[in-house]
Amino acid sequence: MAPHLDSPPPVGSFSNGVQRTSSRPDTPDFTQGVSLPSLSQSLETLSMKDDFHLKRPLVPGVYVPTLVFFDEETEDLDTSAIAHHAVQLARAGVTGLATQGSNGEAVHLTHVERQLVTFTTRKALNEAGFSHMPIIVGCGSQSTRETIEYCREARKAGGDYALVLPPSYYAGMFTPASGTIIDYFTEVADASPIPLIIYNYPAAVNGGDLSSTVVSKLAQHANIAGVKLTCGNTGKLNRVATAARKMTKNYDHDKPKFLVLAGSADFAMQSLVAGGHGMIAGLANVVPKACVKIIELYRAGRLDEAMKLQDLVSLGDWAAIQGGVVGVKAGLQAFKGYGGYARRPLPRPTPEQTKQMVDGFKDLLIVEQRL
Ligand SMILES: N[C@@H](CC=O)C(=O)O
Repeated sequence: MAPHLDSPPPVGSFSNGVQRTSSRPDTPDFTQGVSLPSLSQSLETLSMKDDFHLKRPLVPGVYVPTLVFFDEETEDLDTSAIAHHAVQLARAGVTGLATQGSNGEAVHLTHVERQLVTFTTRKALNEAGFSHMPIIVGCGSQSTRETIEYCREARKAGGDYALVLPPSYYAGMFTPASGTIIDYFTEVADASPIPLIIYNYPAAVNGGDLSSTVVSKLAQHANIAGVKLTCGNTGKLNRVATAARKMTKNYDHDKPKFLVLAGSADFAMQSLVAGGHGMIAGLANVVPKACVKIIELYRAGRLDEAMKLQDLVSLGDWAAIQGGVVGVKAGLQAFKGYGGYARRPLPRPTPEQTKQMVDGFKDLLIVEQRL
């Protein structure tokens, strides 16, 4: 569905006309018959298929931490919208998807629901011809034991990589000398059936900010494949990228052993200059092509154009950062006709907030539509 750029819908109207459980006209119903009760059988079927075991390398590019969608009244998962969104993003040219990132409301989902979201995404991608596309799955939890459990469940559901936040609840008891965070990531990486991506997002974990020293040390683990730096610290990103480069013989920037990703679109180009490989960025839910284009322009040496686009992306990302998942959903709903609401207790946006999102994204959406 084309964005309604010339006439944004009336403020507050986005709750109307949301398609929930039926498939979109341009997206086959990939999830037919998949529901929570039938999930375990579906997982068996999926794991018996060869393509589930294909290796999907983590290559430079744009990864989208996908939104998760719910029925507006019941708050049950809307698997049709989840499948539709995944396929739309794949068709827009992104490199991979990440379920249960911060935009995927992982903390609002049960273990089984998380598997259903990842399974639905895998199935939709496979059936739309994107079986090569990797899926990263948010797996961080408060205990080492549960994090490993999430990694195993992610693998079963079709996930290729596990995005792992450091634990935060008892963070006050960690000390640099105890090595707790290093131990945590090492133990999870040792046990996980899929490689880890370290997730450094201080705002989400009680202010805990992993240093370049810690990330560079963890990068040497054979089952740790990358880092998402949402901290926005490009000095740190540069140090980590340099360390990762130095630890690899015959380093190939297109096939790095350790992927260093910007965690927000507002410093995408800055991170490329600093030696990064791309981004995992929530804004790409709304403007995937613009995010991809920044990397293409940068790689082609068209730096002025890349910077101009980055200027717009940074402004749009400011709206996304301020609105969080509630705002990004409101933006998607306003411009693409689906998105709906986050699960309670997150609030529904006020008409003013919706207008703020629409205004914040508008210029960027005009560019997105032209790409
Ligand atoms: N701003 C971030 C939030 C979480 O990492 C993003 O774009 O994904």
